[in-house]
Amino acid sequence: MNASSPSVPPASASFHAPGPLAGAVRVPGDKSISHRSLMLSALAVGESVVEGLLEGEDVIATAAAMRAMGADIARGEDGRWRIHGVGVGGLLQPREALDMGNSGTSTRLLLGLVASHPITATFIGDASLSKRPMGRVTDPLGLMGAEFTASPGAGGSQCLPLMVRGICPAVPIEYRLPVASAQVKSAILLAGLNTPGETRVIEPVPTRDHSERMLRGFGADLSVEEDGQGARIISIRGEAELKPQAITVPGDPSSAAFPVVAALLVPGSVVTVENVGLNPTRAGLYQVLRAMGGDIAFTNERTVGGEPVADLVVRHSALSGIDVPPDVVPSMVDEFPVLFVAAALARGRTVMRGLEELRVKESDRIRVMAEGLAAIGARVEELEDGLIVDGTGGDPLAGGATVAAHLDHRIAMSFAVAGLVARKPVVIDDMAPVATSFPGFAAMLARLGAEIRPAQRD
Ligand SMILES: O=C(O)C1=C[C@@H](OP(=O)(O)O)[C@@H](O)[C@H](O)C1
Ligand SMILES: C=C(OP(=O)(O)O)C(=O)O
Repeated sequence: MNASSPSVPPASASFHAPGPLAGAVRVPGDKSISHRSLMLSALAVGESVVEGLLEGEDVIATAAAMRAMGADIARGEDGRWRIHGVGVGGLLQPREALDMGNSGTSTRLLLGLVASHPITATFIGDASLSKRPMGRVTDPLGLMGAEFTASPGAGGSQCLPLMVRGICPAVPIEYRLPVASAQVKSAILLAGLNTPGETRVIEPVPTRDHSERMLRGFGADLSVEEDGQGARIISIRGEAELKPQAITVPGDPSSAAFPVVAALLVPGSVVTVENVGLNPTRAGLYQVLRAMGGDIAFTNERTVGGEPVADLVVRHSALSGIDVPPDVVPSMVDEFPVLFVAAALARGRTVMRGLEELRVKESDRIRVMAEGLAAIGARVEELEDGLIVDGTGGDPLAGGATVAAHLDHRIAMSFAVAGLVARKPVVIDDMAPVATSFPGFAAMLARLGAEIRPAQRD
C-alpha cells in the first residue's frame, strides 16, 4: 500500500500484485438481502434486529428513505441494526424528495412500496441512476392504480426525477415479467403486500428469490408454483401483518467475485473468501469459473439467515474459454464485468451472450468493459447482447491506460482486478463508486497482498 490508507482509496488509483495473493478475507453483507431487511423490518410491527448489514451507500439510501417514511432505524454500537416498523399500510408521507443516490434496487423496490400507500413521493438520484429505465416498474404499478410523473429519458424511457402518487386500496394484478428482473418482481410483490386480494407475478426465467424467501420469513402469505414450462408463479395475499425478525445477512457473492477472480488470475495465489452466500439464484459465476477450470473449493458449507453459505478456497488456475450458457445469466447478472476480465486471461475464446440487461445497469456494462479492456490490450468483440473475448492464455495484459468507471462500482472493481495482471498500470479514473456496495474493497485487496497506488496527477 502506498501513500494513502487502504480503507479510503484514492479517487484515482491503480492496483498491482507484486506477488501471489494469499490469506483469508470476508466480504460485506449481501446488498440485495440488506435492502430487503430494512424494507421489510420497516413494515413489521415491533423491533427487528439485523446483523451483518452491508453499510454501503446504496443500503444507507434505503435506510434514509424508510426513516423518512416513518420507520425508526438505528445502528447499535455492537454493529447490529435495530428497526422499529410502522406496519404494512403505515408508511408516512415523506417531507422531502427521497434521494436514492446510485441505487436501482432502492428506487425500484421503494416505488413498489409507495405505490400501494396513500402517499406521494419524489425520487431523485445521481447522474447514473437518473438515466436508468423506470418504465419497467411504473407500467405494472400503474396497472395497480398508482400514478407517476417521470422525467423523459433516452428513447422515451421514464427516468428520475420521478413522482409517484400511491393509491390505497390498490388493485391486485397478475403480471408476466417482460424482462428477467428481480427488481421488477420485487416491486410488484411489495406493492401487493398492502393490496387486498392476491397479486401474482409470473416469471418466465427465474431471478434471485430473496424477496420471496424473506417475505415468507416475515410471515407474509406467499406461494410459489412452477407452471411445468420453467416459469414460476409467485402469489402474495395482501394486507398481511409482518412479524419482526432477527436476520443475519450472509456475505455478498457479487462482492466475493472480485477476490475470487483475482486469486484465480494472479500466479501462485491461494485465497479463502469466508461466509459467501451461495443461493442458487445468485451463484452462477462460481459454476462458470469452475467450468473454465477454476480451482474453487466450497468448504464449511452451512445455512446463514436461511441462505446457503460456504467459505471458498480459491487457487490460481489456468482458465480455458467456454460458451457461457445464456440461461445462467440471471444468476450472475452483476458478475459479468469481472468474468470478462477472467476471460481476457483464459486460453481460447469465451462467448457471453444474452446480456442485454447489462446495458441498463449503473453504466452500459458491455460497452464500458469492451472499451476499457481493449484499451489495456485485451482482444474483445462487442455484440449487441454480449461480448466475445479471446484470452491471452495466462499472459499478463499490456495495461498502460486510464479507464473510466462511469459511476459504476462493478466497473471500477473489475479494472482493479485487471490491473493485478497487467504489465503497466491500469488507472481507474474514479474509485468512489465502490463505496456503494463494497466500502472496504481496497483494504481487502491490500490484506491479500495487492498494492494500491494513487494515480499521478498532472
Ligand atoms: O433485486 C435485486 O436486489 C437486484 C436485482 C438485479 O437487478 P435487475 O432486477 O434489474 O436485474 C441486480 O442487478 C441488482 O444488483 C440487485
Ligand atoms: C446493478 C446493480 O445495482 P442496482 O441496480 O441496485 O443499482 C449492481 O449492484 O450491480
